[in-house]
Amino acid sequence: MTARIIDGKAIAQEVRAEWKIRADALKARGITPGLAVIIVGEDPASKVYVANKVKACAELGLHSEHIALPADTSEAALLAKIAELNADPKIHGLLVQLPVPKHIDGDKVLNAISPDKDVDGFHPINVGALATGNMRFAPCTPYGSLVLLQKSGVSIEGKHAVVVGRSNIVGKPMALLLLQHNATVTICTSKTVDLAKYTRDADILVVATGRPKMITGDMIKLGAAVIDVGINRMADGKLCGDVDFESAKEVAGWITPVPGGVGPMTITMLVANTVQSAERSAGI
Ligand SMILES: Nc1nc2c(c(=O)[nH]1)N[C@@H](CN(C=O)c1ccc(C(=O)N[C@@H](CCC(=O)O)C(=O)O)cc1)CN2
Repeated sequence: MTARIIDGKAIAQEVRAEWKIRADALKARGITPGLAVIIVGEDPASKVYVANKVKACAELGLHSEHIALPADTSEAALLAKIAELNADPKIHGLLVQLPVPKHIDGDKVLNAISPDKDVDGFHPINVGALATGNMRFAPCTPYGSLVLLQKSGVSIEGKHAVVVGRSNIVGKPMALLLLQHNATVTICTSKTVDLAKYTRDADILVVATGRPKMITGDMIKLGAAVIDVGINRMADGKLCGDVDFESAKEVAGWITPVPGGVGPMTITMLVANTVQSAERSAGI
């Protein structure tokens, strides 16, 4: 079997077009959805992601503010900036690009963002809402992964979904989203004994471990849908995922490439969450 390649770039364009219609409808009522993105420091990858977020907003005609703060910004100054943007009516979505420098407490920062503007879905109130099935903002990477499955025609209900990785940003919310769509969900970690026993039983396998090519074809069930969330830069400068694409594509039914799979959906779902936040604030 050779897997169908899930084209994240193409699906991201399709989804953006759908959300542009909703953004245009808001603008016709005099409301322009607005996103503020704060970045602290000079991390090169983070700078690219933030620039792409601002670009995506421009593509959909959204208002955006890019706040670049120096690496030595104090925690208090960052919290003051967040408080200012929490109170700004032009801003419907607000995020701080992660990671933040070591001298800043990341949890304090995430807790300071208004849950009503938390388009990353990282605030404990929004995490709790997702866990109790009352989703307000789903974290963008797992939300994008879910939409990739849906748009690719992969059925989720009743299927065994295995998520490898338990981060707050990807693994845990991914498991909750799949559970909400009536999958039977198993969460594995790097400590799982006989990991392949679980991955080989997965109809849907989502991998977010940060370990390059750790899932190989022999660990995958024939015909499974494989979502690779990993982005690892190798010594030769090339990117690869947490799944060994070459061996996996011979066994899987569907697979996301890296780059060009989940990554483009992350920013698309951020824009979607921002438009949805603006709709909510307008009572729609
Ligand atoms: N506040 C947040 N910080 C971070 C998040 C997040 O969702 N919110 N996620 C990641 C970074 N990220 C978005 O912020 C992100 C990562 C990767 C991509 C992407 O499009 N990847 C491309 C490859 C890009 C490359 O060449 O490096 C792909 O996979 O095709 C988009 C967004 C951590 N921080």
